[in-house]
Amino acid sequence: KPNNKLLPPGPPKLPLLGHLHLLGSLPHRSLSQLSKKYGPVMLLQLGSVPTIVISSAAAARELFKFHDLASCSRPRLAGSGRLSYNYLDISFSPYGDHWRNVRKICMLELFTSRRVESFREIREEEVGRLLNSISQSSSSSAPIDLSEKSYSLTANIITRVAFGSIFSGGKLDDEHFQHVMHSALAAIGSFSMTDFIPTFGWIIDRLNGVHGRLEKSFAEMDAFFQHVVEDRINFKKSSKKEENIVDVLLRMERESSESDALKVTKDCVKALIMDIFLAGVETGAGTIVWAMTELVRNPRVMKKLQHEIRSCIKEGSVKEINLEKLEYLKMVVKEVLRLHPPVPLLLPRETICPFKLNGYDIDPKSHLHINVWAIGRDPQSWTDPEEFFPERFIESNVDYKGQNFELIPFGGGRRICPGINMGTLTVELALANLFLCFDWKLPNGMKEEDIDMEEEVGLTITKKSPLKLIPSFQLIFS
Ligand code: HEM
Repeated sequence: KPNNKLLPPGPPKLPLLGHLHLLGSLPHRSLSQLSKKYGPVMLLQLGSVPTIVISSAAAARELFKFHDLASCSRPRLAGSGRLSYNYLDISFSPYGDHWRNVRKICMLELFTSRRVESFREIREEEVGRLLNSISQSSSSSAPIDLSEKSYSLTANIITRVAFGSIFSGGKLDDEHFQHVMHSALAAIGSFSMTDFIPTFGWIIDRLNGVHGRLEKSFAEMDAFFQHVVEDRINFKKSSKKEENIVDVLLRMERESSESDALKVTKDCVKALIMDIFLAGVETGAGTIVWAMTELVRNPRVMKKLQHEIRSCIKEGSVKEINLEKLEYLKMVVKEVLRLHPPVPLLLPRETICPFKLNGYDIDPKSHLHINVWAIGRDPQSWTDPEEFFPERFIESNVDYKGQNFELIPFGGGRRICPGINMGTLTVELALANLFLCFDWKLPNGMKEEDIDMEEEVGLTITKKSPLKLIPSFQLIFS
């Protein structure tokens, strides 16, 4: 009986809006503040949608260990529906046969260690191109826009992995593509009114331009993906070359028949490409930028990291095979992902059936967010949580693979990010080389404490103002 239910606590709400007005422009921060008052399992009413917010490692642990299946669907939202060709992808597809099949096939075809290893050369070459472009500009001693450089790096890697080529000659140029993808992520990351106030929310979204921006981004990305898919179909593949992701997806399309559990269509292929771009580019680039930002703010850590890299690596550049040796680098990356998880609330989940969490009743059809940003800064889990201190991971087994619930920047359970290895290899390789080959300093007398740490939020949190640093050349590399 409803009366016997013990619902999670939450703040007082307004008619119609519920708690929507409390989200503010940086929801991970507002929700973290609210959880200090209302606890690690809160119930908010976002317009018409009951929304659970989890903000502690213990509650996340209970959810992933005991209620993963009951909470692993995704809500149907206007933005994610559009960008996923009506939920034909992995990320936004609700729990069910389609998601299970498409995820299973992609895990076998795209995310195995063999496949990730097969793209090693691409990652190494692209990091090499980044170093060359920095060394060319470093002679002028003008600051380098590392936000832009990191973005080009991850976009080029994902583009080559997916399509076998880089942007040049494509329909969208580099900068414009970045803009289109960023606005797509911003559109799906914002709490759009259409989803929460069914009666008139869509009018607000039309008036404030959310709807128009989403439609424009979708149309441009769709046209681009259509172009590359057609290109690949017409392309006579040389047998020696490793298949790229589009080849694999098109092979899946050719091999699947109507009777298969998963019928792969052209829209499904495009939805999966969209996923890989939206999931793989900004997350990696953002992590590199936050890492560089924290390192210039913490010269002690930067020096120690450089010392490790320069004493372990005797060649002109770091290769992936060398990364294993760089233990401090791995701690630095963990610390960056703790303080700056690129997807601060993970992707929204939707509950499938009722269950109890932390003693409270959770209803089916509730949206559920796990605030990994708050969990990463929770003093219950971390000593001096606001301090950037990679040494906290010495002699600790805590890792981000989804088993240590105080550090879950890639999520956990059935929906855990399948791109963990691809993402972390790119970040580690880029950082190792950036610090092997260059020393970095702030422009014209700027001090560490002057660095602007302001965040911009979409589906990912990125550094709002670009990070500009001056490199000085350390090593000659080929
Ligand atoms: C530093 C890099 C990355 C971070 C921090 C990251 C983080 C995440 C997070 C937090 C989720 C949601 C998990 C959840 O809801 O529980 C996710 C899902 C996903 N990620 Fe990543 N990701 C990264 C890189 C990548 C890359 C490189 C790819 C692909 C090439 C990728 C593909 C995906 C996909 C397909 C999903 C959806 C999984 C599902 O819903 O079943 N990610 N990622």
